[in-house]
Amino acid sequence: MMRQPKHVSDSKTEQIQILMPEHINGAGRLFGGQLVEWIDVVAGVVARRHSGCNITTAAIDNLQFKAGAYANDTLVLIGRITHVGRTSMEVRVDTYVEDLGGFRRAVNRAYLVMVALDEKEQPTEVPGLILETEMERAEWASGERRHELRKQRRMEGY
Ligand SMILES: CCCCCCCCCCCCCCCC(=O)SCCNC(=O)CCNC(=O)[C@H](O)C(C)(C)COP(=O)(O)OP(=O)(O)OC[C@H]1O[C@@H](n2cnc3c(N)ncnc32)[C@H](O)[C@@H]1OP(=O)(O)O
Repeated sequence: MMRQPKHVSDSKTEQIQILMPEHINGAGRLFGGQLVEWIDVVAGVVARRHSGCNITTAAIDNLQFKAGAYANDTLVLIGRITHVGRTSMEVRVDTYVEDLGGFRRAVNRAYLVMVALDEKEQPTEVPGLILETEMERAEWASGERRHELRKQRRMEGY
């Protein structure tokens, strides 16, 4: 059954963390594994909101640590859906450190592929995506290329 398409804004998700001592690694910076866990949760919520289904992470396609974050920083994670296939959704998660003046410094960008699952845990069709802005259309076009590239890589056993 064809499902009603949704807007990018319908599933946009924001998570805030204040960095505590338990999030910091031996070098005094935010532990990357902790950040990946938060990123995965944000992407999971975006995918659940878009699909209305349980989801699983199929791939973390790209993960770039751009700058460090430190104890007591305010961390802002923003997840947006960028592309949908038949059963998969690509989610981009941007992470920033927000200073006391509200300025946000980018510390990480990640793209994840989430797959919607039916009650038998099998991949199931997801709603289409309504693109409204130039940025959303540009992300979709690059997402389309990445989707094809991933398929190609899987066929090659990469
Ligand atoms: C103090 C703190 C300490 C912290 C310490 C560190 C912690 C650091 C935490 C890190 C956190 C990490 C993130 C964990 C994330 C989970 O924990 S989620 C649980 C783990 N993930 C799983 O179990 C998924 C396992 N995989 C599967 O179940 C199946 O491969 C899948 C994903 C359901 C796909 O099933 P399939 O039979 O391949 O189905 P198929 O119809 O061929 O493909 C379905 C769709 O998936 C896409 N797809 C399939 N495989 C792939 C792939 N490899 N790539 C991209 N797309 C794919 C296909 O293109 C297709 O898309 P559409 O063309 O339909 O749009």
